[in-house]
Amino acid sequence: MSDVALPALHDLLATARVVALPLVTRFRGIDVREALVFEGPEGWTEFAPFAEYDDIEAATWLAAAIDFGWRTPPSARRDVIPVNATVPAVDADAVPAVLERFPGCRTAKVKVAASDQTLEQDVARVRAVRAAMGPEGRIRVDANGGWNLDQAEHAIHALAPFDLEYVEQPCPDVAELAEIRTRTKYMGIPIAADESVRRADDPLAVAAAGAADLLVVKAAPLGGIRRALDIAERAGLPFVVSSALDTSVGLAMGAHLAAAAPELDFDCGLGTASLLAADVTRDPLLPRDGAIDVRRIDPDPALLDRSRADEDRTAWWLARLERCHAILAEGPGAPSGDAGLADRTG
Ligand SMILES: O=C(O)CCC(=O)c1ccccc1C(=O)O
Ligand SMILES: [Mg+2]
Repeated sequence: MSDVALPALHDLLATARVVALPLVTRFRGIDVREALVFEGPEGWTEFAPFAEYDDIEAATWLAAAIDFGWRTPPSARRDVIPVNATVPAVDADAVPAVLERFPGCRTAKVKVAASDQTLEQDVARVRAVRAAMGPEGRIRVDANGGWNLDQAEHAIHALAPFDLEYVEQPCPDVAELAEIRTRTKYMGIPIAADESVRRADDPLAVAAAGAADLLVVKAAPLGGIRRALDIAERAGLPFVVSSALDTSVGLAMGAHLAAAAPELDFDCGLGTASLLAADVTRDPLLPRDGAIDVRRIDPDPALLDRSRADEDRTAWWLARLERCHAILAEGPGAPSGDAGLADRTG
């Protein structure tokens, strides 16, 4: 943590609430999104690293949550943020119903390379998205590192006719990204790095290796808004701001990151409240006219009660919070996390 003393654990626990929010459609292998929200002097904030992430990786998400709750965000350069529709790995015939949840979005990000699906299913899904959005729509795909080099080359060829804005994390590691970028350069489709930024020991390595044309930048896994902006600036690449399937409290952190970015060249992956069947506020950060607002969210006590996680899961999250707090209390020099992609579901 930089520039603000670590709050005491009891200050975090005083307002901590654990929620379990059902998803509209299965996404990255889960049907329910769990999150811990708590209130700092600046407002409500969120700690929601995915369940399988280890404590070292999760501690960085806690640093981000504390930063957002305890420090005023950097000044906003805009008050609405254009967002993309996020299309999970659904069957092609389910695509129109997904896109309807993202009114006014001119860009769609389509999940591909899911481990239980074929390239034919990916092609059919992207074709359905192109048909729904028309020729002016922008389509990017996200493989979450699900392809090896040859699969990636084959898949990018198969998807190129649908006119891709970029391909996000086609392969798991930096060397493969560099190689696939070289192999597909003649097609003119940019390669974006996501897991190679947010789950790497060195988030700048992918840029230093010239392995990506742009970066996906997320506030929570990178340790907060300022750290994410700093990484993006030092990488010197264009970037897309995205989220991690957060509640509206967590999406507000992403919206404040996007608001502070000097340049916003791409529609942001911050429309994901539309994938939740429940949220913690009656006025969620849902896309309207293709954009979300830049504002903080105060959860509604009745909705926190309604989505309350069960006793076991609540105890699990509170214990995780305590362990991650202890890691931050040790300060910098704590051992760093796994460099690789522990799992490829992102
Ligand atoms: O960028 C978006 O459209 C939504 C966010 C998203 O895709 C995502 C959400 C949770 C975990 C991983 C990812 C990802 O970008 O890989
Ligand atoms: Mg991604």
